[in-house]
Amino acid sequence: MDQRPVASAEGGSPESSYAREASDRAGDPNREAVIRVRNLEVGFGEKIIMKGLDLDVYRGEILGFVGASGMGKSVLTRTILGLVRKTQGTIEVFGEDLDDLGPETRRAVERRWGVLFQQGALFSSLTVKQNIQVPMREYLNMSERLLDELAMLKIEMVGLKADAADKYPSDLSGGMIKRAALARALALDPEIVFLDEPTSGLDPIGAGEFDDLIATLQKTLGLTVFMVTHDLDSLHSVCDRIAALGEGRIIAQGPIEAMLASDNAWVKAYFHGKRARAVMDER
Ligand SMILES: Nc1ncnc2c1ncn2[C@@H]1O[C@H](COP(=O)(O)OP(=O)(O)OP(=O)(O)O)[C@@H](O)[C@H]1O
Repeated sequence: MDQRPVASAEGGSPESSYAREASDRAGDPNREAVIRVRNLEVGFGEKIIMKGLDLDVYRGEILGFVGASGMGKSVLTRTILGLVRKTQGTIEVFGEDLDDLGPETRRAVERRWGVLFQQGALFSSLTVKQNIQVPMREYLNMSERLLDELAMLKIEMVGLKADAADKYPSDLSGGMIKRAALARALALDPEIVFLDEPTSGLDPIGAGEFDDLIATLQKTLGLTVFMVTHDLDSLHSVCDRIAALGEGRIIAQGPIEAMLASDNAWVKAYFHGKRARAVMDER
């Protein structure tokens, strides 16, 4: 059973204060939608994965995106990123309809987001420092010295030791790979970070530490985080809002309280199932 040690709320554990601040942010009426998806349809051949899907992601929030396996969470993420073609609907990022953008403006929008793919997706033939420098080399024109300094800054930011810089992915633990991949996602100081199952494969303590890191970075950098996850601990501890995907559309969304109150059968089973109850009992 994937349960994590939870610090006492007394004296303000990091998790309890994140959750409190998260629920404050979720209630802000002036929030700006940095991602706005409307009437989205995506399919592969005859197979429709989503249809009529609407979703807003607000600036500065951590949105947890859940749904049964194979429902299309990764497909939605990849469609927003422009890696999967939609058949209908609109996707606006930073107020720009992605369909209306020419290559240059599209590149300018892409510079403002970072992505942590499942399993990290680091280049195995490059060191951690070189991996982090890949997007920097693509988008920035700066000296080797500055590139090195920036990469070391990102390494420090994600809690890796300086000596991780010259290591190859095969020399890293699962937790270090996630941190290195996060450092690469942060390479260009993005405003939005997409995280695809960031805590999968980590042990409960490592997963808790990674959640803390995401929450801290969100707060210090003012990031907007779109996080696909199955991790109930992450959903409870760091997410401002949660959106659940089912039957090709969003079947429930809102803060954790809204998910707990949802009448939808899948949402109910997910948030009130045996695993969910164990997480809540811990809290
Ligand atoms: N390139 C593709 N061609 C055809 N079908 C695809 C393609 N990519 C994804 N699919 C299908 O789309 C559906 C949704 O897949 P997706 O990976 O988005 O699910 P998911 O909700 O992220 O699942 P999990 O939680 O297991 O990661 C699946 O049925 C998958 O087989």
